[in-house]
Amino acid sequence: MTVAILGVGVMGEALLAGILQGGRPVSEVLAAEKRPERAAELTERYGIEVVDNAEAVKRADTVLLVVKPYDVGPVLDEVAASARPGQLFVSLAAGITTSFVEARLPGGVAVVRVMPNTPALVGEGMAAISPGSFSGDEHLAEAEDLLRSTGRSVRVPEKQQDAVTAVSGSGPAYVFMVAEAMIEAGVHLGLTRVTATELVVQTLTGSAALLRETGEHPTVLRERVTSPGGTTAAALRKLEEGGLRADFLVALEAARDRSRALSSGEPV
Ligand SMILES: NC(=O)C1=CN([C@@H]2O[C@H](COP(=O)(O)OP(=O)(O)OC[C@H]3O[C@@H](n4cnc5c(N)ncnc54)[C@H](OP(=O)(O)O)[C@@H]3O)[C@@H](O)[C@H]2O)C=CC1
Ligand SMILES: O=C(O)[C@@H]1CCC=N1
Repeated sequence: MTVAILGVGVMGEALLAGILQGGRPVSEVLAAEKRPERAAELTERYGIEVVDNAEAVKRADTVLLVVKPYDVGPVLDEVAASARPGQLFVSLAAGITTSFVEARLPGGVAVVRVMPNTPALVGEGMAAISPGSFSGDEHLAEAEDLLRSTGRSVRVPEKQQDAVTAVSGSGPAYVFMVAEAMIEAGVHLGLTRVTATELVVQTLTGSAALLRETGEHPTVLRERVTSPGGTTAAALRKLEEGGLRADFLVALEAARDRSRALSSGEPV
């Protein structure tokens, strides 16, 4: 069974690495990339064959679409004549609906939509999967199988994908911004940047592990850190005054709205 990845940038490479790590032989994976120097880099790094989009689709049983949302339409127009009934197309592009993809491919091609995130690069990704009009359980299972070594996945109705994109698709960027802000604050308090970075990275990693391993609600874990009249309460009060929670609501609404706009082909 051959898998083709169209667009091997940040996300495509995370998937490629995960698929190979999951034990699929490199002879069963094809890549399609625009720039010859990127193609050469991928062949050197993974031993993978890089071909053009149409050939990749011709030879593949499953096609992963990992180009930018505004490139999905042109790429589908380029490959539609090479697609055939019985194939599975898995789109990972933010905002692009299964009906958008289905409308550009021959009837009988199954389409699944996935919203992944970049921790997939280290096997800690979170992906949400939705079926299109012509895909069944076997197609969702195939997508899950491909994603298995990149982290976790859940099934959601497609109408929830814009919200998923706002929460877990873009989510790593919010966490990295918190990391940046905490490191800079530590430097402001007189720590070296190296020490501040180590403190923050391990604090985030440890807190995430605590959340996962205890299964406790974040409120309970936060309360355990917050001693009456102590340092944490003083800091949290400032974050509440700054409107952190409301900011997250507004920010995630903006991400959801942007995801919706991408599906209507709104330009960058
Ligand atoms: N990055 C993220 O955190 C996430 C991204 N996504 C989705 O994944 C998709 C890819 O995003 P990301 O990896 O960040 O973007 P990148 O720009 O890193 O990757 C896109 C890749 O597609 C290549 N490409 C562009 N046009 C074509 C073409 N016609 N044929 C073949 N390859 C082409 C690009 O090459 P070149 O550089 O030469 O243009 C690039 O290597 C997007 O749709 C995004 O919404 C989803 C969830 C998370
Ligand atoms: O910013 C974006 O549009 C993509 C989708 C989710 C994360 N990155």
